[in-house]
Amino acid sequence: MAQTLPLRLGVNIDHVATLRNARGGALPDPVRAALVAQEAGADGITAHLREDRRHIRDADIDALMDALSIPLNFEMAATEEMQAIALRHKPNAVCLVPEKREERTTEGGLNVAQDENKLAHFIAPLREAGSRVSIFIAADKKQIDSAHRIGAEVIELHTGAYCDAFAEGDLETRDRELAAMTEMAAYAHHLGLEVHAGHGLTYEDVTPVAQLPQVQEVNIGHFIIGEAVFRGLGPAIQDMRRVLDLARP
Ligand SMILES: CC(=O)[C@@H](O)[C@H](O)COP(=O)(O)O
Ligand SMILES: NCC(=O)COP(=O)(O)O
Repeated sequence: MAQTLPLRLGVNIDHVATLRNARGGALPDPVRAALVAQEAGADGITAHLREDRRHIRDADIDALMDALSIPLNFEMAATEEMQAIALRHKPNAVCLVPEKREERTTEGGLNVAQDENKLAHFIAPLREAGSRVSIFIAADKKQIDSAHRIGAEVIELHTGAYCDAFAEGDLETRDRELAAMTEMAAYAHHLGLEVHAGHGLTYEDVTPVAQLPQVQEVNIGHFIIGEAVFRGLGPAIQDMRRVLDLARP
């Protein structure tokens, strides 16, 4: 039986910034949200500086780096502009994410296989600067092999299709997506990659993902920020922690 590893909870605060930006001005402050998350027991904070700055902005990253005592997982596209920002800040982790300007949210995993050489050169300075490089990726063997070859240390499995199928009651797709993640989490771990998972996870659908023994971190944002509207951010995070602990005692 596979050894079960500890499971960290990373809280993504992007959508506090979405709310702020809907109105302009400074409120609600994503850095305050990150500090509440830290206080509530989050093991890390995730923030995605999109190229179009639709939620997190450059100044948020500056302030998060100053304010946090838990690690920052800096999600970004593989562009020169973002690389320069990451090299200036040297966050604990840099997670490379595909971006389409017109998409509503991150639609799929990064196509590492298509750009292996370019990405290998892209991540080398980030690793030299001390950031752990993670690739946001589909549960696909070809992509995982490429992530391994370019020298990434971590993969984050995109759970979005699984979560959508779960919400829609499409059991066939849900089970197929979960089976692919189960197999690919074991495969990536066997290659020596650390395995994370995230996108669209909720209290209802997180348990089977948290029970994958190789998954060491889940990153959850949109749902937690939505729950916080009703119950407060600290309690919403503490409840997610309880669900994870029940799934993975
Ligand atoms: C990479 C990922 O899944 C999330 O961080 C997501 O990018 C959150 O922001 P969006 O909702 O803008 O996609
Ligand atoms: N990388 C996934 C993430 O950070 C959180 O995604 P979501 O829970 O906001 O969909």
